Amino acid sequence: MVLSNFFQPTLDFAKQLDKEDNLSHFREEFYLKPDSIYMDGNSLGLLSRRAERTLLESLADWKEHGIDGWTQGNHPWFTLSEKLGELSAPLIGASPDEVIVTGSTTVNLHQLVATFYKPEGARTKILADELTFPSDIYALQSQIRIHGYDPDTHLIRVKSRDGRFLEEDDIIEAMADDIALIILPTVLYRSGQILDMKRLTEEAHRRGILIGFDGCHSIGAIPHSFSEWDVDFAYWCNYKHLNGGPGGVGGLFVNRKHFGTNPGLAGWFGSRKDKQFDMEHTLTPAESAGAYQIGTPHVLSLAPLLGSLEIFSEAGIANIRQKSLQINQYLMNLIEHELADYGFIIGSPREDVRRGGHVSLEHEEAARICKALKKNNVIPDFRAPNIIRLAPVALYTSYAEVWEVIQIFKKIMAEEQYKIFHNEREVVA
Ligand SMILES: Cc1ncc(COP(=O)(O)O)c(C=O)c1O
Ligand SMILES: Nc1c(O)cccc1C(=O)C[C@H](N)C(=O)O
Repeated sequence: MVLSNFFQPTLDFAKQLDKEDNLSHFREEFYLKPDSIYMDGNSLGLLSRRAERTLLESLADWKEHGIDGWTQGNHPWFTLSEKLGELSAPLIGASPDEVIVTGSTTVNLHQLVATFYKPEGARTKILADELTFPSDIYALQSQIRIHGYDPDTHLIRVKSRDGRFLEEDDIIEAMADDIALIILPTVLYRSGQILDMKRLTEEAHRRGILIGFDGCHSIGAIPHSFSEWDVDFAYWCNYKHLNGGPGGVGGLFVNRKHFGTNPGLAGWFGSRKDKQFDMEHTLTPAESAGAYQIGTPHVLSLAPLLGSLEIFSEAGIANIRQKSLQINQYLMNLIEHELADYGFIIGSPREDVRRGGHVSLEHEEAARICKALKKNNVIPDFRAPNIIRLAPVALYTSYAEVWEVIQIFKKIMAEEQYKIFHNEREVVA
């Protein structure tokens, strides 16, 4: 159905969309609270029964096998990062050996920059953007310092024209002769804009520059073709759209053409599996993305992802994307129809190809509107100074819930319920 042609702002219409939703049965797999509506899966995805099961199975392996859990049991720990890499590979469009589940977003970024940032001659700078998540910027600044350069001169941040979006043309224009490496988000964490990764990679390579992407806000929400686009590397977390659990282990992709590049930050889990326990003082790195692991994986934070990725493999990322686009479009239609009088601005791209898995809503009272939503059992998140992010998640959000969220919004605005709160952010969201 093309929603823009058929949209109706009624609960009946929402229920009809739920009936037509061929992913709706996955909703039962998640722990949803009956009295609240969760719209924050873009920040922390919910627990599924399958993720819980694989975590409990891993605990049982520990109980049963002790040290032998590394090689025996339900999910042997020694190869779990590789196995999860294999299961994640279809989500990012890579071969299984190009992906490893290890570290965390920020740690993996450090690893990849330590590996691939090789300032030489006039090429000494890193190109990023001014809308990027702060942790990435801190990591890049520190890596630049380690190389003896000043981040003020060596970290170039492409400017946004409007504070919401980045123009690919502006990024390409900034790909100058002194840039050694480019780090960009796949999807911007505030506006949800998708960058044209294929085009940016082509343009970077045309100029002899390596390029890597932060996939935190896209993995599990949109399909990727990292191998086909020839992206050099990428890194992400598994706790947002992939529902791997708070602080869950992250992931990284290294294009196979770079296999054999020595890890910038080496550790024994980067060894070839058959050599690791030889305990030699000369590292023999794995001939795969596994080479970029550092130390012992956090097994109990890997385990839930096994169950979660099973769900993604059954649902299929193309189907997930299709529903995600439709339900986000539905949300935006409702916002325009029902909230037109209340001064909201949709701060996400309207075109499907440029929008990820969430919608960003701007309002000068956003912080306290968010608090009023929570008081009404709707869970969004707030990003200063004026953004409410709403993520209807393909696997567990219903159209009827989205309809209800907007009715609650409308009531909060009409009754000015938000005015009893301070317009300041909470600690986290
Ligand atoms: C785009 C992006 N990059 C980096 C991070 C940092 O991730 P972590 O704290 O897991 O290293 C986050 C989330 O916190 C993020 O959304
Ligand atoms: N990583 C987080 C954390 O450790 C605590 C609270 C929230 C987060 C997040 O992931 C925030 C998220 N990356 C964002 O887009 O704002």
